[in-house]
Amino acid sequence: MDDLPPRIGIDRPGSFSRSVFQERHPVLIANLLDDFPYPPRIRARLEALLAESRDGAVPTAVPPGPNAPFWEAQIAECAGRPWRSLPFLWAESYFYRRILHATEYFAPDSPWYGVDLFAPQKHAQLDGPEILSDLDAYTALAEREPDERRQALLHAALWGNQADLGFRTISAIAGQADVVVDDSAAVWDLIDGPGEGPVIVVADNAGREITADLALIDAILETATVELHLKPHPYFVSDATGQDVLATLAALAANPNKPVQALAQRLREAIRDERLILRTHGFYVLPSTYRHLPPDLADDFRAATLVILKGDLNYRRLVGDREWDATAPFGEVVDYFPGDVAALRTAKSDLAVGIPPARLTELETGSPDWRISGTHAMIQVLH
Ligand SMILES: O=P(O)(O)OC[C@H]1O[C@](O)(CO)[C@@H](O)[C@@H]1O
Repeated sequence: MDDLPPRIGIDRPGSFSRSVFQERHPVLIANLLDDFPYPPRIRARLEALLAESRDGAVPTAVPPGPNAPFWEAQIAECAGRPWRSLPFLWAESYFYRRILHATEYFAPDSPWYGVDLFAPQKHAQLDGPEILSDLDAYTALAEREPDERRQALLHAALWGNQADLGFRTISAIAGQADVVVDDSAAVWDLIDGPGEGPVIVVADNAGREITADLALIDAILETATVELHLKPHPYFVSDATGQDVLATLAALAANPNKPVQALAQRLREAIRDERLILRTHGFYVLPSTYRHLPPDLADDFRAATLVILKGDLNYRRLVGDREWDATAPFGEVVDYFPGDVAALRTAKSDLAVGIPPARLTELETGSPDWRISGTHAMIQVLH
């Protein structure tokens, strides 16, 4: 598909994307100021960043850190532009890069160097009652038939995406209303098919989501090897890093349920034997879409049995964060992707594709906020 619709921006009053900057980010910054005893210089930078991102323009300084050439080129293009004129995806990704700069995450001489600014929020979820009840439910799954069990694990990984902490800065989650498109059968056909490469799971959030993802990965490991792709550093509040996976494995090992302890043990062994490989890539923390994959990642995706992209942000990067007609066929929109790909996401931003027209009418009339409420989910597959 060559003719792409316009990018979603953050300039339209009343739009969801604008509310992320005007309503969510102030809460996000307030949470950080609450969680850490930051000295005045860091507090001042965070407050200045918030004000700048709501009403100001992009400065000429390039925020330090990895992917420097990418950001140098981007800033050269965008410096001086008002934030409100920026594409949503770019502006959010740049905002997180600037938060890391403000909190000295990349400053080797600072005591704040490498401190995960979102760790208190992630740990609160990992130690919270919801994960314990998820893991009780996991334990009960042992009683089910194998096919029913793995389908339940796929859906748990899908709905795990509701638990994104950026989303929770403002919205309480109303519940799990509906899987709007469910190509689960195609997911399992590909995993069980003749493909010889690994199944690549591109992770999204830590906490409940990565816990459910790891349980799904354990089921996939029965027939395939797996690569779990993680963020190289904190991003979009709760995105999972290697440290988060290790913390989750420790929480699983400490769970009172024997099947959960056994799950932790199997996963640790799979990592040791490299049947489960943990990887990261600088691309995952950039505002680029999957249309502009770096060649090494494109080669890996091409060779994979299936690439499973988790979450709303990965969906935006796969489809393109644009004003798509929601009935545009998923397969046509993402036909550029180098391999077989499945998107598992709860809808938490304006875009959607691949919705049958009658279903779309039903959703727009019956649940007008279905695109952003996190209560509607989709499993869509290109193969
Ligand atoms: O954790 P997920 O599912 O990628 O969702 C992150 C979501 O956060 C938002 O950026 C808003 O903060 C959504 O628009 C976005 O897609």
